[in-house]
Amino acid sequence: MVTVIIGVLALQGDVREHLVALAAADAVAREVRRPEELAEVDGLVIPGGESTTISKLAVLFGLMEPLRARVRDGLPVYGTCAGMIMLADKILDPRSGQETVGGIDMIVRRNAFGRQNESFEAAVDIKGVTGDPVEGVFIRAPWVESVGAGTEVLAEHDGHVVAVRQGNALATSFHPELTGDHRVHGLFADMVRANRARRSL
Ligand SMILES: NC(=O)CC[C@H](N)C(=O)O
Repeated sequence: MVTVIIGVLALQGDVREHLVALAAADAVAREVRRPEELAEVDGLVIPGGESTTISKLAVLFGLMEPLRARVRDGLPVYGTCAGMIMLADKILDPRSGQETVGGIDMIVRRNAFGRQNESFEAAVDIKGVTGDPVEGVFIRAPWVESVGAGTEVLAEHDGHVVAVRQGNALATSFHPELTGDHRVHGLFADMVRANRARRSL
């Protein structure tokens, strides 16, 4: 198997849980806080946490533009919850000063499930993940309000889109890193490995 380095954007949020899940998916996992560290990874996870804080810290650390450039250039990325919000081309209700990296043609509504139910778990069937449904942990989770033509819907919960993929960018409203089931991280690590293999042809 090709060895790939997958970074976790380590500004705020559940970084450690993603590092563990990525290692379980046979990737070399590293924290990313600086542009030089971003330059070295084959893929990147943007964790769950608080998207406004992650956005502001990314600007402060000089990472926002390098992140946009690498994602535009096809870097495989996976965002969970706040990370999904960071990957949205558009947020329905941004806080002031909240920017996104973008990369997925979708409109995301922040805290969408939160108003109904702060936090819950539900079984989610994800396209591309074989076997039993994944245990979806939703914590003040966003949902995807609408997607563009190039964005594939991978999962829905309660009639709302909760997992999507566009090219090398993957996003889920929920947190597979909190469950001990590493299949979604496995799917992402496979995307990173496939991209590496393509690039070295
Ligand atoms: N668990 C999460 O990542 C919550 C996301 C948070 N509600 C936000 O808007 O950023």
